[in-house]
Amino acid sequence: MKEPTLLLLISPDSVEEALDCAKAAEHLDIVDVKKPDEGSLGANYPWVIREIRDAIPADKPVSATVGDVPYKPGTVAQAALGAVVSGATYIKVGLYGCTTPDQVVEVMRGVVRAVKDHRPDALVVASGYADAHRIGCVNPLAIPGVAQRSGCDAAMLDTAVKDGTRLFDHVPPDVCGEFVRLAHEGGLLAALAGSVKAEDLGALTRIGTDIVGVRGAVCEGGDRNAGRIQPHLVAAFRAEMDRHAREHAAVVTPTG
Ligand SMILES: O=C[C@H](O)COP(=O)(O)O
Repeated sequence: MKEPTLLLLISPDSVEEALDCAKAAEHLDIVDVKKPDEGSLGANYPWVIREIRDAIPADKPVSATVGDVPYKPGTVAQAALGAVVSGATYIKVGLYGCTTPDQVVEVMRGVVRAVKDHRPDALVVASGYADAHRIGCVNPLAIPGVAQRSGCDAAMLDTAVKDGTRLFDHVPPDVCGEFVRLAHEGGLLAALAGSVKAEDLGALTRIGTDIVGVRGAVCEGGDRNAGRIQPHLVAAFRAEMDRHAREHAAVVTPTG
C-alpha cells in the first residue's frame, strides 16, 4: 500500500513573496494567497490572487483564503466566488464568526455551491481554529463533521491568534490525530497549520496529516509579519518533511 504523502502549503502575502516561492517551487506543493495583516486567514485582493497564479508554475495549485469570516453566508459565498474566479483552486474559509456547527454548515454550503458552480474541480477547505476557545468559535473536533455535511473537500485547523503559541499548544498531537481520523472517515483531506515548526513534522507525519500549512517557519527570523519567505528555508523545511516521511515509511513497512 502506498503511504499517504504530506503536502506542503506555503502562504506568501504578496506577488513579490510568491516569486520567492516560485524559486523554491520544487520544494512545495500549494501556494496559498493570504493577507496576514487582515487576520490569520485574511483575504487578499482578487488581482493579487490572479498575479500570483500567473507568477508561479502552472502545475502548482493556488489556494486563497476568503478571510476570518463572519456568520454571513451570502457575503462569504460571494467572496469565495471571487477567489475561484481569480484563479485559486483551493478555497479556504476561516470560520471565525460561526459559533455553532449549524452556522458553519450554512456558511460552507453556500461556499461549496458558489465555488463548484463555477469550477467543479476546485477544492473547498473549511478551516476552524485550534485556539477556538480564545475566540468563541466552533470546537476543533467538530470541524470535520460539519465540513463533510456541507460538501467540503478538506477540514483544516489554523491558529486564530498569532502570538507565538502553536497548533500543538492548543490541540495536542493525539487530538490532532483524532481530527485527521474524523476527516478521513468523512472522505476529507486533513490540513493542519498554526505556527508549525520543523520539530512538529514528526507528529504531523505520524498522524497522517495530508497538508501542512506554513508561513512563519519559512520566513526570515521565523517572523511571519516582519520577515519575508526565504527559498532556502522552504527547501530546508521540505528536507525535514521528506526525512520524516522516510523514517515513518521504514517503521510502517520495515524491510528485511
Ligand atoms: O495556512 C497556513 C498559515 O499561513 C500558517 O502560518 P503560520 O505558520 O505563520 O502560522
